Amino acid sequence: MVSLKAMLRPLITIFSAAFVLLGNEFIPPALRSLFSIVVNYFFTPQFTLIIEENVGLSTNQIYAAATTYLRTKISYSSKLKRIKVSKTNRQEELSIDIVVGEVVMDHFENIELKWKLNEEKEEKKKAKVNKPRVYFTLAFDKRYEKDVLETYLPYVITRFEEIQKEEKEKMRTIKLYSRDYSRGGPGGDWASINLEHPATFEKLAMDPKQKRSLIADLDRFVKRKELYKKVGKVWKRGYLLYGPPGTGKSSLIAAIANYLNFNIYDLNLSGGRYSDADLRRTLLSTSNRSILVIEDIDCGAELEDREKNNNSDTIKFTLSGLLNIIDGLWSSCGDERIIVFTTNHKDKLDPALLRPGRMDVHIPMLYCTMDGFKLLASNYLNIEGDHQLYRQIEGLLENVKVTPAEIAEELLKSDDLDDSLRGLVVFLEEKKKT
Ligand SMILES: Nc1ncnc2c1ncn2[C@@H]1O[C@H](COP(=O)(O)OP(=O)(O)OP(=O)(O)O)[C@@H](O)[C@H]1O
Repeated sequence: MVSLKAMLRPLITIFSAAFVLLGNEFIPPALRSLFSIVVNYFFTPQFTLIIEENVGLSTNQIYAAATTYLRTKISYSSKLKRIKVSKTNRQEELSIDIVVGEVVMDHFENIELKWKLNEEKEEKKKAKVNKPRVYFTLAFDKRYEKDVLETYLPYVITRFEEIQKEEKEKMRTIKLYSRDYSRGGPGGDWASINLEHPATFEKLAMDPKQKRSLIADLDRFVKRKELYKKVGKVWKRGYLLYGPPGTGKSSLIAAIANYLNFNIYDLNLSGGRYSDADLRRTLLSTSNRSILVIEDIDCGAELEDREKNNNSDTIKFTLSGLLNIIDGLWSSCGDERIIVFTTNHKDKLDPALLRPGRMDVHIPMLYCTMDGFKLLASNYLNIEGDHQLYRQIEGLLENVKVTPAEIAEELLKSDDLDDSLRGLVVFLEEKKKT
């Protein structure tokens, strides 16, 4: 919508030209001063903010917010000559975006704001990827400078957060990111796929008390933005999952991601092709509302050994060094972050990792109990209540260390419920002998 002020501007320009032509001596002083007030009102100097895409290595939050916010300002009736349009097979609606060179007008209270996306092709001699610099300009009357900085931009960021939440709710697509070594060297960016893991807390066989307490802990964590801010703590939470292979550590991470609708960043340290600087860059490019997973950290000892090996110029950190990097980065730019470590051998861990405040919650993932088995039987065989073989299975589970993964495997071996359970009994009896 064009404001009254914008409509009257050409008229004032014509009057100004007429005044200049007539000369000051023909115009009464009172009319002159009235006219100068009017001119000032209509032609206050414009002020322009430059909003770059990145701040050093980090993404500029205002830029990201503007990109999303302006989508809501592009209406089909606007005067834009070009817009970007896209749709993935998971989206129900088209998504539209502003393109370089186009101007989007916005109105906030009585301020008229002019957004423009600009591109500056810059020779980046050192960089491997020659990506043009892209930035927004935001122009408005100079006298609104304070309002724009203190009220309008925070409003754009708040709207951005709301829109992001709404969009995530709509799409419910959770991404699983792994580091992509093919892009930009070993510290490279993340490559993602959609996480289609069906794990949920309901389907997970684990100690019911532990499960309830974890869910309550997650609920508390996501609600506590203000509290973390008030006490001056970084809004992050660390979980250590430990237990033998096949007890559901990966499934639990997927269940947490599905429950919170957080993306997962899987940082595989065992590849070992990164330096301190690479890691910093990689970690900086993870987003808020995400889970950083570092699996099998008992290989930390190996990392420490490699640190001592001066022949290697790529490995320059220890696990506790890595945690310091994470703490440092997240304290400056991270919000609503979860970090999950998994290990098969808690006893082998560097004590620095276990000290209070580092991993907030330690979660044991244990061999299968009768309760866990009943849940698996209900998931896999739809058995609700009791079965004649349950007493025998219970007796065996008390004496045999078997993982939920092994039980799940047995339960899948036949379509017939009784056959499956009989097969499981044989399997447990065999295991008991060994
Ligand atoms: N506690 C559990 N509840 C339900 N299913 C489970 C559980 N543990 C394992 N499973 C089943 O076994 C499969 C393998 O488990 P998962 O990969 O989560 O174990 P893990 O502890 O992460 O193993 P690893 O340490 O080898 O990575 C899962 O896909 C799931 O089908």
